[in-house]
Amino acid sequence: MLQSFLFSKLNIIERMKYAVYYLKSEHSFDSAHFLANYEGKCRHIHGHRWRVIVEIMSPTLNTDEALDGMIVDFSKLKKDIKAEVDFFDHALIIEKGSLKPSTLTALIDEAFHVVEVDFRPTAERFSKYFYDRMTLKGYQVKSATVYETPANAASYEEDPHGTV
Ligand SMILES: Nc1nc2c(c(=O)[nH]1)N=C([C@H](O)[C@H](O)COP(=O)(O)OP(=O)(O)OP(=O)(O)O)CN2
Ligand SMILES: [Zn+2]
Repeated sequence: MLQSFLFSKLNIIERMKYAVYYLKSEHSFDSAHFLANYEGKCRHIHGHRWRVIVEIMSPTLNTDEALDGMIVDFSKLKKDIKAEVDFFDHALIIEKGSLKPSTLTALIDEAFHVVEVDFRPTAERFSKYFYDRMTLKGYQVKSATVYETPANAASYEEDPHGTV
């Protein structure tokens, strides 16, 4: 009797060790890009409505009055994602070094909103980019997912199997 009671208590404690809460929010941005050296239509400048979904996690919840029972207020998480995403809104995203300097200068001279990135602007690279940005903001990020089209998405996670 006592043995089975202790066993069930230990079982609960063991399960709680791995218990974690998740929170997810998203924001979208519209921008143009192209994939340099791509063999196909994506080598041309084209646009997407990029959808960015960030999932954060925490083993505990706040206990302060206003935030009681929350990892973080959804409105804060949403605002923080929006701030990152808005940087690219209505921009022409260009991988550094992928255009002739004279072309880049001409675009900038036209006062277009040009954003240069030091990675190939694929959904995969953007998922890591947003994962890193949200981590820098202090979130414990589980994953970042970027939809390039309604049917195509990439996600980035670190240690998805919990080996670290
Ligand atoms: N693994 C990846 N593959 C591709 C990426 C990417 O980010 N990761 N990106 C592209 C292009 O940017 C392109 O916009 C995607 O085009 P496509 O798959 O053709 O999507 P559409 O829905 O526009 O396709 P339709 O055939 O026009 O319906 C390519 N690959
Ligand atoms: Zn594209």
